[in-house]
Parts: sequence; C-alpha cells; structure tokens
Amino acid sequence: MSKFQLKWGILATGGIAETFARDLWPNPETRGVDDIEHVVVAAASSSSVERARAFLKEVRAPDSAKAYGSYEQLVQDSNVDIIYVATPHSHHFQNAMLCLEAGKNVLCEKAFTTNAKQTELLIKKAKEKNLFLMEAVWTRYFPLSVYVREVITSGRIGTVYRTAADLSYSIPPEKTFPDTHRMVNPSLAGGALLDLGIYALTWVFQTLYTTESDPQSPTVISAVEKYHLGTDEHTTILLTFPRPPPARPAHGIATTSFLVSGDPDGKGSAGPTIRVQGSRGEIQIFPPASRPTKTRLVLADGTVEDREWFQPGPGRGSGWKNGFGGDFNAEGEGHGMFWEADECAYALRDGRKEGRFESLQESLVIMRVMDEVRRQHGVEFPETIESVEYPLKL
Ligand SMILES: NC(=O)C1=CN([C@@H]2O[C@H](COP(=O)(O)OP(=O)(O)OC[C@H]3O[C@@H](n4cnc5c(N)ncnc54)[C@H](OP(=O)(O)O)[C@@H]3O)[C@@H](O)[C@H]2O)C=CC1
Ligand SMILES: O=C1OC[C@@H](O)[C@H](O)[C@H]1O
Repeated sequence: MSKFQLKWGILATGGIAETFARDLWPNPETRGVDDIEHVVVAAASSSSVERARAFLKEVRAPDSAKAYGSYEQLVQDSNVDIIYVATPHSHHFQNAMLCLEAGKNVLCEKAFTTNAKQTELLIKKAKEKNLFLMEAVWTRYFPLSVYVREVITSGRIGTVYRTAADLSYSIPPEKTFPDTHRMVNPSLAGGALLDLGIYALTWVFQTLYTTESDPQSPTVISAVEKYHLGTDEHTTILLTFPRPPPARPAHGIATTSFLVSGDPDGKGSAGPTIRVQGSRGEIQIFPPASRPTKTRLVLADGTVEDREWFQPGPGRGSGWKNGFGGDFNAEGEGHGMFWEADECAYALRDGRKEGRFESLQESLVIMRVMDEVRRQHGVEFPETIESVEYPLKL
C-alpha cells in the first residue's frame, strides 16, 4: 500500500519546534498508523540560516531538507505542503497569515492568536484560499482524549453537568523568568491564561461543548491576579454552557496558575487534574492536563476502571528551554505531538480543511472566552500585537 507523505516546513526553531519536529521522525507504524508518513523538508529561523541548519540536524531531517534564514523564504518553498508555526503567541497572526497568503496549509501553535479577531481573520483567509488551518492543541488528538469523549457520548457517566480542569505549575515568575521571557512578557502575549489556561479550557470545552448537537458559547465569570508586568499569573474561570430545555446548563471551571501546582510531587499523588462529572459517574484525568497519561472512570454502580495511556515511541521530548519543565519522557517514549501531525496528514490526504476534534469555530469561541477574561481584568497587550493589520513588522 502506498503511503500518503506529508512534507512539513517548520517556522521557528525554539523549544516546541524541536519537540514537534522530533516527533515527526519516528515511523508512524510504531503507533499503529500505517497509511501516512511525515518528512521535514524545510525549516526557517528568524535569526539566521545557520540556526535553521543546526535545527534540521538536531531533529534528524533528511540531508535534502532546506534551511532558510527568514520565514518569507520558507513560505515560497514549493516542496512544502504544510507549515508548523511555532513562534510566541504574539507572532502567530502575522506568521500564519504569511503562510496562508503564500498558499500554504497551516498548523499553528496554541494559543491560536493574541485575540479572537485575529483568529477570525485567519479562518476567513484559509477559507478564501481553500487551505487547511488548525490550532495545534495536540492534547485533543491523543487516544486518551478520544477515549474520554467516547465515554461521554456513550452515556456511561450519564448527562455531564460539570467539568473542572486545571493546568498550574508552581513557578513563581519572579524567580523563574526574566521579564523578557514569553511566559510573562506582554509584548509576546505572555501570561498563564494563553499559555497554560488554554489546556484547562480545552478540557472544559471538549467535554461540555463538542458533545452538544447545538453548541452555544458559554457565559464567563473570572478572577485574575496580575504579575507586575500586567500579564496574568493566577486565573480562575467559571463558564456556564446553556443547553436547550429540558436539559440543564453545565458548568465548567478552568483554572491556571504560576503560583500553585496541580501536581506538586510530579507523580499525580494529589489526584486528578480534570474531573468530568455526570449524573451516573465521572471520568478523571491525571496531570498534566497538557499531556495526561492516566484516566480513572468511577461509576455510581461501583465500577472503577483505571487506564494508562503510554505515548508510543521512540522519541525524545524536551520541556522548556529554561529548564523548569525538563525532559519528562522516559527513553523509548514519544512526546505525543505526532497524533496532531497525523490528523493534518489525514486531512490533507482526504481534502478536509479543519481538524476533526476541534473545529475552527470552537477555537474561535475559546479565543473569545480568553478575550473576555482579559477584558474583565484589564489584561492588555501592546497595540501592535493586538492589531489585525497585515503585514505588520513586530
Ligand atoms: N504544544 C505544546 O506542548 C507547547 C506549545 N508551546 C507553544 O509554542 C509556541 C512557542 O513556544 P516555545 O517553543 O516554548 O518558545 P521559544 O521561545 O522556545 O521559541 C520561540 C521561537 O520563535 C521564534 N521567534 C520569532 N520571533 C520571536 C520573538 N520576537 N521572540 C522570541 N522568539 C521569536 C524564535 O525562533 P527563530 O528565531 O529560529 O525563528 C524562537 O526560538 C508558543 O505558542 C507556545 O504556547 C510551547 C511549549 C509547549
Ligand atoms: O503548551 C504548553 O504545554 C506545556 C507547558 O509546559 C508549556 O508551557 C506550554 O506552552
């Protein structure tokens, strides 16, 4: 059987670009996928062509892969099918628009853009150009997430009325990050919400929003503590999802923080970081919410089902370059970014323009929720990165 080969261009050469590109290297058959394959054919760095070249070597791209010293050159490469955008949040709109304008399909890192208006414009451009566009919320594509959604749609836990989800790390920003770092810097659209909170929102949405036949935007109430730079460091969001009567509304509680940890000992001893609660039981997901590997189903009839979700390898994941995440994969374990890459390959092979497990509409609604949280607390970014003007030099 001939395999569909997806040719990737990597835009940026930072921490997650490296992790993602490494995950493209293992043979998909190691995860039971035998009809597609990935190859990195090009990478671009905004700093230098040498950096792009070194990156290609680090991620074991073929010798034929092209290195570019600018993103503008990368998008002109006719051998590239799809571009993975891995710059800071602040730059996603400009970078993804550059790719779409040049006729390239795009997988863009989370958070999709700085604000919802920018996301709207990307969606419009992708539609106009008939291109594939997807926010890289990798967690949605894990077999674990597929299982959780199936537990819900099968009715095993009854009607789901509440999801509480958290992604928090005890990383006091003043001790962990220089003010210029993308995690805290307003000029790079930093803060807990866009970086980590989006995973808590992902779990709330993929359990309360996508399962509804007629999904509606939730109402938003929030509490935010700000870091001295004005970005958020400790955020709690309460969402109410309306449902057509006689069903009752569902509540989502999404929390994120740099001040406390959802997994203090790093072993899940503190318990689940996500609880999806229905009228007949609940499904629990253990930390971290971005890359969980353990679930527990607890039903009112006494059933308890524990499952482990190994990320098949080989592969090596890397955490944040500044060291607080570190390498957290055992040898022989993949990082798990290949599932979203596989989704892109299937979409391009089959002519789909969106990912199956998060529609562009849903990405947009989540961006609107984050806009609303920021609006409620005056969390503002510089005008240039909130701008919907394109092109704009940042
Ligand atoms: N899915 C996941 O698990 C993760 C996702 N992410 C997401 O990936 C994105 C990037 O994060 P991460 O890789 O950790 O960030 P890094 O800071 O490690 O890398 C960002 C890269 O973007 C490029 N870049 C372009 N312009 C700028 C600029 N003005 N300032 C800084 N970098 C710039 C640089 O590469 P170059 O010069 O070579 O172009 C840089 O190396 C974010 O959207 C983040 O939320 C991050 C971590 C995990
Ligand atoms: O996307 C992410 O997931 C895991 C976190 O470690 C990281 O900060 C974030 O960007």
